Amino acid sequence: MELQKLSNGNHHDATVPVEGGAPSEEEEKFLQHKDDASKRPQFTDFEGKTSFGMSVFNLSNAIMGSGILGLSYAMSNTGIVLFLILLTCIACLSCYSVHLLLRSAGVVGIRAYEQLGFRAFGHAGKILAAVVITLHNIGAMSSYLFIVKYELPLVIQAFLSQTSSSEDWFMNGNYLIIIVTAGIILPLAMMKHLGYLGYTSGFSLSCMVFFLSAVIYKRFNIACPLEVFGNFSMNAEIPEDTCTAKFFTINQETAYTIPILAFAFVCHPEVLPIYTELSNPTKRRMQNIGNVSILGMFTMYFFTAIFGYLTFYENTEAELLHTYNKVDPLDTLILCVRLAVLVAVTLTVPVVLFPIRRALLQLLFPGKPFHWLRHIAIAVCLLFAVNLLVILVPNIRDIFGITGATTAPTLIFILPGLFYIRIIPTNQEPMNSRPKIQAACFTALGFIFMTMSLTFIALDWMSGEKRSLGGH
Ligand SMILES: NC(=O)C[C@H](N)C(=O)O
Repeated sequence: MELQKLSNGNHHDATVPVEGGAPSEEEEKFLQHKDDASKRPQFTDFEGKTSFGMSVFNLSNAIMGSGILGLSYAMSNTGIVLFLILLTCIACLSCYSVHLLLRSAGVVGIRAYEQLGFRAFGHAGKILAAVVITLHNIGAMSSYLFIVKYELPLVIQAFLSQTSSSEDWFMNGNYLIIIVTAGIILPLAMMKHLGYLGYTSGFSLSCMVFFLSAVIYKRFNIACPLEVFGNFSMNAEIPEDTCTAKFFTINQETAYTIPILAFAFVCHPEVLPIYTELSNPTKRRMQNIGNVSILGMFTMYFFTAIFGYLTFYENTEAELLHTYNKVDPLDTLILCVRLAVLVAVTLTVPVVLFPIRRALLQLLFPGKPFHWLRHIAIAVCLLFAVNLLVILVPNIRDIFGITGATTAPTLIFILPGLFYIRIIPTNQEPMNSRPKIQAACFTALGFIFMTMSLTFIALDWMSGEKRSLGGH
């Protein structure tokens, strides 16, 4: 009944049902402004002050994460042209998905992924959205802390000019992630608004630009075939095409390309929180923020992938940093690059934490006003749980493989498409209208990607060759 009214109702209708019966304060304010809303979508759920530029930094930082490290590997399994086609497709689909979310949020009047879930499918929809966001973002946060756990001791070791690890506490990844969490991540996660993280996001992005510059520089500096550091080097039986770039190739690992790319472009849980804090918020402005960020990251992803691939060709590993490590673990530039990547992913953790906290607040304390204790306690619990996960589970990468193959397509394709179909009133856009049919195809594409990825992972596992999913 409630859903019926929602999907058929007009969004200017003051009887639009709200969660829990009575309208919450923020929804009441929105309804009072329904006359303005007839002119253009007007949000009063929160009055944001974050500028366009800061929002671009935050969204770009949310997009850019460990996913970037798996792209050269993806390119080595598809060839340059197929990779570029797939990268372009996923980037465009990602922009379209942002459009679907923004349109739906404009109708609902509250810029929260979970609220869209509620409007579309009632409580089940809200819980589904919150659970998927929580699982995905915990996966992303863990993958970032995994990088810290395994890379930071190696960086410290190299700065101390040691070639083997020692028993010292500062070489122990577990202690190091606790220190980094308590000293850097937690204070940032305690910020009241995501907008305040714009500066650290800008810094994180500049670290990634440095990473890209080094990848480009190294392309002209490392000879192929690789002179592997340490006890053995490539012998004379190097296959002829080891150092030739492929434009188009398909092999068993090509199947991992879509999950790797989909994961690399996920930023959708962060889109609505960033929209909420945007000053002068209009759909167009926020869509532009999405487009600029996705285009910027598309460019960075492409250049990182191609220069990484053109350095190592067939030898590119699932994690680009490891491949550099094989050449010369003590190279100062590569050391600085690894440090820069560490800083970048560390500064991304708080940005990715915000949507989980929002999802949990919506689930556990709906309609409650902001409270510092809740705000901080949730951040502490989340970081504690993620630290525990990263410390206790030795091989978490396969778990990420599954979550990456399921939650990433769900967040980008399936949920935005379904929400759009259910939320946009049928008297504005009938079910057989072009936008709704497009949204339905988009959802179907998400299911196809998910099934494909899971099938290939299952086949891979059954054949006994466990492989990790690139950036996860
Ligand atoms: N924000 C995320 O969920 C993942 C991010 N796109 C990454 O590449 O790491």
